[in-house]
Amino acid sequence: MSVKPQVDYTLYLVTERSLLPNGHEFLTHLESCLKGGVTLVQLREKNLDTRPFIDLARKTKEITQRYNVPLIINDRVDVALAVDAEGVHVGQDDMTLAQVRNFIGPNKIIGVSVNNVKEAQDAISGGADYLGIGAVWFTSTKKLSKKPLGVDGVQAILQAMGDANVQTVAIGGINQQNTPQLMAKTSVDGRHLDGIAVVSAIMSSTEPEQTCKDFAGVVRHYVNKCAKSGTPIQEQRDTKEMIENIIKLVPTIRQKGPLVHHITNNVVINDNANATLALGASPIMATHPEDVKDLAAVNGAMVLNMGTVDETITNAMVLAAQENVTHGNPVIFDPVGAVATNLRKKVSARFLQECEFTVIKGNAGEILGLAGKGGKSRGVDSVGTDDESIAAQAVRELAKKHKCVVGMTGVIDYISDGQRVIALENGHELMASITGSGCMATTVVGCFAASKLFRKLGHSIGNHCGVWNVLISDFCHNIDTVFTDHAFITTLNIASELAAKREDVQGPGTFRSALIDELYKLSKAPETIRSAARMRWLDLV
Ligand SMILES: Cc1ncc(COP(=O)(O)OP(=O)(O)O)c(N)n1
Ligand SMILES: Cc1nc(C(=O)O)sc1CCOP(=O)(O)O
Repeated sequence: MSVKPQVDYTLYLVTERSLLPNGHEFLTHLESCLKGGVTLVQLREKNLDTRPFIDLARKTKEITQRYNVPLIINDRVDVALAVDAEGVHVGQDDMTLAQVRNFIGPNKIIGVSVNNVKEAQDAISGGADYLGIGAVWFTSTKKLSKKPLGVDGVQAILQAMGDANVQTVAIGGINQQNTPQLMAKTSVDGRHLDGIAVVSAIMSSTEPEQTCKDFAGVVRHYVNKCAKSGTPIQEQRDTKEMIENIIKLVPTIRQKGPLVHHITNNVVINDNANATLALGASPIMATHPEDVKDLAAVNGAMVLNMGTVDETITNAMVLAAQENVTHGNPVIFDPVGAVATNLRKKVSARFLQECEFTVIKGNAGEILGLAGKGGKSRGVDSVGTDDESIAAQAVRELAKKHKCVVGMTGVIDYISDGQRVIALENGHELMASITGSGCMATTVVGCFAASKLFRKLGHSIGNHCGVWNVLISDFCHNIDTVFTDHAFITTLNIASELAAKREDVQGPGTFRSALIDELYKLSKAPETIRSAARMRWLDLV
């Protein structure tokens, strides 16, 4: 009798032959994936009759066996038994775990799909070998019956499992762009995903070997980090390298022209749209809740600015945050005037409770206030702190609490991912004399974040099941892209320095126009950033 195989769950390929690129043959594609580092394969066939399914499973197993990779069969115990596959994967509506175990015996692997803590606990007590937790995000591969969990939902399931002896993979909407975020945010206190299960991003890849290498590298990076330290330690990367990344990414915004959906305040709509255009992205300033769902399907990033507090708009913003999260889009939140009035305190608390943000960016009063460090706002103007260590603690604690990147703008900008804090030192005092310069910084973060997640729609807006591709940027290997996105505020700060130096700038009015011009010029000639950028890491205890 065979023994249960040791399984490496790092990169779990779930097949879907209809997604293969033109000219790619399934078994050849599969072999490339195995060469690239797929560690587990699930044959998932929804429309194949039993005999051809068994034939295909046999051919698949011949290849997986050569690479010493276990083969799991989706749903069909009979097919698994016929080819002596290493295991079976079942969902909540399939044969029960106990029934499957009865049929295939103790030495085969059984995986179970789970979408909440109760399903996870039942699967664990029923003796599942691994859990497929999902869907993390919206996916066009399968019609989902339940709302996607988001990264926080996955993390909640992992945390509730304690030290249960079961392996876990996440599934649904996972691509190279969002894998770092998924792995980093779910690796907490020693608990982490053991791997990711991926369908379309691998099956539709024209370079499957390289794609799999990239995926596996990122997952291993986080699993190893988490194993060593409980929660992965993020290094202070060389600032020169970060500046070079900014320079490289600036032109990609114009090349890709991603949609950046803003729901922003009445005062800054026009300036925010123009700053978006100056960088080469495409602004849409829609506020109606009915627009929100359709836009989330095509959006590169969502910028939410709570400056104009109004119940309908607040509801639209909460919905927009949630919809964009289910599509895996970055959501940037600017809590304008968050602690200025009781109403704003209530509204900002609602946002933080109901939404999952990628980035929160505010001025000192807002961030200190949200972090409970006594920040105040006079109207929407900031009353901040001159104490760098207080500023740094505030961004770091808020980022840790909300599992996102937090930035505080001011004379010096402070940014944290919950561990590291970096200070950006560029900028000009005239920024404080025009309205909405902080909101413009939020827009800039949105444009950079969006440039790495650009969707080409195969069907019209509104067709959620439309065929779309995520064009993965050169930066997908950059494991802490979300953090460095925020450092892109430097671009706006440098634009402000260049604008203030111009002879035609006489004061705030001319400065405002010049700022947009200089942002536009930087987007065309980003090398200027190299000598101008000033940033430094803070060493905190
Ligand atoms: C690894 C992994 N996780 C989840 C699923 C989904 O399985 P199921 O709920 O049975 O849905 P179908 O795959 O049958 O559509 C999976 N297949 N693999
Ligand atoms: C097969 C499957 N099961 C899911 C679940 O939520 O249980 S999501 C899903 C499809 C995942 O495809 P892709 O990687 O292309 O998003």
